[in-house]
Amino acid sequence: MPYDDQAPVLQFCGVDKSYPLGNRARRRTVLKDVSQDFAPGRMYAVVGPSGSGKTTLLSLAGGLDAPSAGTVRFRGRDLDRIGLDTFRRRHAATVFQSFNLIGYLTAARNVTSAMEITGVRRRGRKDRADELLGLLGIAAEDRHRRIQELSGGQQQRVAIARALACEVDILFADEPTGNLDQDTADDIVDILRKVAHDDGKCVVVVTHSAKVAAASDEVLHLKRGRLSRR
Ligand SMILES: Nc1ncnc2c1ncn2[C@@H]1O[C@H](COP(=O)(O)OP(=O)(O)OP(=O)(O)O)[C@@H](O)[C@H]1O
Repeated sequence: MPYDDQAPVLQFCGVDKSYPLGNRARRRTVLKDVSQDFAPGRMYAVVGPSGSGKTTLLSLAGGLDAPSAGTVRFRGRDLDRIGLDTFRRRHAATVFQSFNLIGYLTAARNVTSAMEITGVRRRGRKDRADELLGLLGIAAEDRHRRIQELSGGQQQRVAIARALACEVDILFADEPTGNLDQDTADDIVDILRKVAHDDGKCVVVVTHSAKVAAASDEVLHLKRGRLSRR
């Protein structure tokens, strides 16, 4: 079945997620009957108390795990049918709180290696990495320094450049401003908004920050496994 360009870029349809409790047959239900459409060109914030299932939701949306019931769809196709690996490689990128960069490689090399892994842009990878890092405010002299020599804010910018280099439709970010000072956090939020509004990507951010939520186009609240727009 081909992708349906009219369908939401991402869609949760009656999704439940439960985890086994210890070695018993009982399970803990974390998400209950979650249904939500996500559109391109918009930034969504997922908020809720600790343990409410935000990261779980992100891992299902990003194809890192599968629902216990219901479906997650990309442009009308069930992720299960697309294959979680294929979905992750071609359509979605996640920026983790820990950045998940390779510390001993340079900023530029982290970006080009993502392009190699996902198979995008056989030509001009170095130029594209340079361009993206420049757009994200990494100075020319810092682009060839190792990640471990860069500040937390710089690393977060490189992590976003790395995700954008994969040329995917959806960008997920788990607490993207969690470890940053307020000015740097504000810059990162501006960048994510631009990625949604100027580049037309669907951006989904898990956050505890009221400021990040206020900067988003839509705020989704998770409470006891239920998602609401309130
Ligand atoms: N792999 C797993 N196996 C078992 N239980 C899990 C697993 N992942 C998450 N959980 C449980 O699911 C619940 C929701 O966890 P999750 O990390 O999604 O919450 P969260 O809202 O992101 O929390 P926080 O804001 O503290 O990061 C928690 O009770 C957690 O213990």
